Amino acid sequence: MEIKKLIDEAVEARNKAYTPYSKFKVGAAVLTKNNHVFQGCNIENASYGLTNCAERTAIFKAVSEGENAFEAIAIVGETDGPISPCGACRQVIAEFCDENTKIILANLKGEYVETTITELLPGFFSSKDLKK
Ligand SMILES: O=c1ccn([C@H]2C[C@H](O)[C@@H](CO)O2)c(=O)[nH]1
Ligand SMILES: [Zn+2]
Repeated sequence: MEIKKLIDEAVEARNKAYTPYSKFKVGAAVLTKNNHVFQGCNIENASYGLTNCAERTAIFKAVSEGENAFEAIAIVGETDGPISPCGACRQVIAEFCDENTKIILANLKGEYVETTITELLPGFFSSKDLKK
């Protein structure tokens, strides 16, 4: 699947964002190695800290359907430059994406950059740190 098509999936998902507090809508889409797409949006809460970001929604949807090997993930928001995922999402992305996973950060103007998890979160905590 083309990068632009995955961004379109993220843009579509963004329309479902539940953002009565920030009004800042974000969409995400993951492409699994089995060629399935899972969309996600941000879901806010009156208890603000319980908000789930769009990329975590998409990842959790995929994993809960038995798909945890990702080819690519696209994230889009109405930002000046490409959107920048929060620290919590970077750590969750690190759990399920390897160095080959394309992480695409986009905005509504059609601008995007392709990056990797080590660029986004150098030295991330991983399961190999749990082994002694
Ligand atoms: O990459 C990002 C950045 C922010 N948000 C959400 C969280 C919150 O609902 C709103 C404002 O921070 O945007 C995401 O979903 N993904
Ligand atoms: Zn986040």
